[in-house]
Amino acid sequence: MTGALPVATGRETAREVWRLSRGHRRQLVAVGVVGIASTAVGLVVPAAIGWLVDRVQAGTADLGTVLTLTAIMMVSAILGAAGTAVTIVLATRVYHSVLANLRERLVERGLALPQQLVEAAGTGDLISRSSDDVTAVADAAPAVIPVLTVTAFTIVVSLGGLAALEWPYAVAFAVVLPVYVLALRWYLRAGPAVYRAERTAMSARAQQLVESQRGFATVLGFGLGEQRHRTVLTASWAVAVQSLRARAMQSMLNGRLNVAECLSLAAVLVVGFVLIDNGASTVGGATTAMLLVLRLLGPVNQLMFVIDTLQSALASLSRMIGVVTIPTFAADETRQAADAGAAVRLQEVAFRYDDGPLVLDDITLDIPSGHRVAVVGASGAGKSTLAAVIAGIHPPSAGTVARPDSTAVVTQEIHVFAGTLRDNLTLAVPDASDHDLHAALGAVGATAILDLALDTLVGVGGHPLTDVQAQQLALARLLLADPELAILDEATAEAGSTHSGLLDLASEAALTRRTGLVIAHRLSQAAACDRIIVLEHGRITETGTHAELVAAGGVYATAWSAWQEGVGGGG
Ligand SMILES: Nc1ncnc2c1ncn2[C@@H]1O[C@H](COP(=O)(O)OP(=O)(O)OP(=O)(O)O)[C@@H](O)[C@H]1O
Repeated sequence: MTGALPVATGRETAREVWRLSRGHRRQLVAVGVVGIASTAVGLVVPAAIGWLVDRVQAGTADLGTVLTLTAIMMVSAILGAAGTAVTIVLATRVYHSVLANLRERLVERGLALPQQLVEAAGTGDLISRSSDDVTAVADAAPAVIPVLTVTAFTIVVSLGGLAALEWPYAVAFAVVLPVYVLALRWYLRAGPAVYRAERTAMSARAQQLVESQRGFATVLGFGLGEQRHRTVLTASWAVAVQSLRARAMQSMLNGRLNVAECLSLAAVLVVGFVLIDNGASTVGGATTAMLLVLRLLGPVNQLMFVIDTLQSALASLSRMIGVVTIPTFAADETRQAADAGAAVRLQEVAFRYDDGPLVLDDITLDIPSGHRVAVVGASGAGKSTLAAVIAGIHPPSAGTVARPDSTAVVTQEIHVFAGTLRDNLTLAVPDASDHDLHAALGAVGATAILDLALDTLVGVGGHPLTDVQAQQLALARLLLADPELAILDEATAEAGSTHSGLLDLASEAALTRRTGLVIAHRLSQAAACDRIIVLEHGRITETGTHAELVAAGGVYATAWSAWQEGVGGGG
């Protein structure tokens, strides 16, 4: 793992969230209108109590007044609560829609990221961003949304109410506000780093777990269980330490909040005393002011507490947006030659993994539309890398690559997804009929799979498929996707074996009527192609038809006679 995926800055995060909420502006206006109205209705209660205090003091309050006020307060409380509930529901809907949009874009972008970038960061990083981080942002909703919406509106409306009552009350509270602001600033300055460290530790733990699981066979084979256990333990301990640091910060915030709360109540009490003493306010007025401040303290304190969750959610959000805003491969796009239709054109292509040596060097290759080219070469010659560069999985380090828009690849690592056979096939074409699925399986000669019902569960825990069947399934999927260019970099099958024959038939079906690039692990595949190129140490050293290369007596001719001996021996 050499470099983590990028994390968006605050400005980038805000810009992206604003962009993602573009379709929800009307709902946002509704949140504002209903929020302000319901908070304003809530002002009736402190005003009514203050008015009642003055009537009681003046001795003019009777039972009728008290009952009327009580009824008014009850109605306003009910209206206020209903309005707040509607505000929260509306805001929550917007939040989740925006999050769903973001998640879709994250998956879309994550799947299209250059493989090198993901490998350099470690797959755990991407997995953690699309799982832990999405969960953190989604889980924050019930805590954050009610408080954020209520607090924002309560602060604005209550400060307005205090000012309308007697401006010194508003000033008294405003004077103490900096104490809250200072507490918040301290927290915001120290918090993100602590939460980021917590999330990074979680990513590292996820990475260690993924690696241990992926390399399960190696871990068992080399007796590395104890060592992996220790590595995961260390990573988990780092998460525990970072989580403790985050919780300690929260406790320190509590202390600062208590001081601010005490100061704001004292300030309004003192101002109330002075105003009453000078005849500028009544006891009822001071009561209303105290109630308004008390009403403010709750949401402000809650805001401070959810800032904890908010910080954590923001840290996760910036990590998600960091992936979403990774530029699409501009370099790759600029290197793309003009649209090649269904043809493939490589011009002086070079490729290296990270800072490693050149794996492909000066590759110029033309595959006309509908033609089939085989790539052969020794292990490590760069065949799979060339396939990946042509497929657009790796952008070239130099040169240009032009390929058809619709390109499908079957690689050596075939994954059978946990689900039904139908799920595995319709991945490529969601609306394919059962008839289409059967036809595709029939075309690749997957008779054993055809014997199974399409609802048969396969993949982890399902009906086991042999390697050959998994390969046939992948080729049937390619047939259904019907791409203009098919790139086959399949696993090797023993020369001359039944498997080899079956796979040759399946590949043949998959390549019919389209442009094809075959990484020919079986030379029987190469012989059936229009042209063959031989790759040695990342460079093309021979090119021609099968007959031409056999006649030339070079590397291909030697390999071909060895293969034929293998077929003879094996068959
Ligand atoms: N992800 C990677 N990171 C770094 N180096 C790599 C990576 N994948 C392949 N290589 C190196 O690139 C070179 C070419 O590998 P590649 O897999 O393309 O060869 P190949 O001809 O397909 O071999 P094989 O027939 O064994 O699959 C090798 O030296 C290999 O070690």
